[in-house]
Amino acid sequence: MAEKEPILQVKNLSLFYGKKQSLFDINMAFYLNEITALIGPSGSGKSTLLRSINRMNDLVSTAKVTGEIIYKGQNIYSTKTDTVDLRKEIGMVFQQPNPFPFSIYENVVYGLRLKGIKDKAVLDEAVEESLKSANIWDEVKDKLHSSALGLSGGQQQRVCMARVLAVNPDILLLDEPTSALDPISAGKIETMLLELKEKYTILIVTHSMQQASRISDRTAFFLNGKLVEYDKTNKIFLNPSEQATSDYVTGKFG
Ligand SMILES: Nc1ncnc2c1ncn2[C@@H]1O[C@H](COP(=O)(O)OP(=O)(O)OP(=O)(O)O)[C@@H](O)[C@H]1O
Repeated sequence: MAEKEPILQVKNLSLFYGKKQSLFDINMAFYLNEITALIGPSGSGKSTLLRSINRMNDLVSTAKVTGEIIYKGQNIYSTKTDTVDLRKEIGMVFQQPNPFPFSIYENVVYGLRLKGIKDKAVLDEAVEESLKSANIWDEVKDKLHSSALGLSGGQQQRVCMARVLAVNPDILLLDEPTSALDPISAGKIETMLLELKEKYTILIVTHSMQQASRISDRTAFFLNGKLVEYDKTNKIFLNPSEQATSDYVTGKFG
C-alpha cells in the first residue's frame, strides 16, 4: 500500500545553539490521524525538534536553524510565516501544566478572545466542546468560573489541552505531558490522546517506553541529536533495524 501524504515534513533540519549543534540533518514525515512518539535519552534533541516545529526555538536568541519544515506546502521558516498563527495551527502542551491564573472558562477561551471573538454563545460552545475533547468536561462543568489553579495537576494538564484545542489546531505537540502526573491521571491523558488522533496529528515526547508502545503509531529514536531510526511503533519495539534502538528500547541504557 502506498504511504499516505504527510501533513508535515522535516527536511535536512539542523539546529545549533550558538556553536553547539543539537540536531543533525533530520528528515522525517508526520501523518494525519497518527500519534508519533519521539524517544531517546536525555539531551538527545527530542524537545529541540518538537520546539522547532512551531518555531518556539525562535525565543532562544542563540538558536539557528538550517533546512526546512514543510507544512501546507510552505516552509515554516520562510519570512512569510506569521508565528502567532503558526502556533495556533500547531499547538503545544508542556511537561508542567501551565494554566493561567484565571478561571477554567477564561483559560479555555484565551486564544479565542485574542482573536476578537466576543459572542458568549460561541465562547460557551467552544468551552464545552474543548473540555469534552480534553476528557475533563464532567469533572469541571459545575465550576467553570473557579480558578484553574485549584485543580489537580492532571486536571490542569487537560485544561491546558482544552486551551490548545479551542483554537482549532491541526497538529498537537506534546512535550512529556504526563511525566509530572500520577499513573491514573496519565492514563486519562492517554485515553484522551487516542480519541483525539481521530481528528489531529499528534507528536509526543516521552521517556516511557510503555507509553510510546501503548499509544503511538510510529516511533522515532533519537541519540546525540541524530535520528537513529523512525518506523512503525511495532517495528521499533519488536524488530528494530539498529542495535542502538534495540539497546534503548530494552532498557540497556537511558
Ligand atoms: N536553550 C538552550 N540553549 C542551549 N542549549 C540547549 C538549549 N536547549 C537545549 N539545549 C541543548 O540541546 C541538546 C538537546 O536538548 P533537548 O532538550 O532537545 O533534549 P531532549 O532529548 O528533549 O532531553 P530531555 O529528555 O532531557 O528533555 C542538549 O545538549 C541541551 O543541553
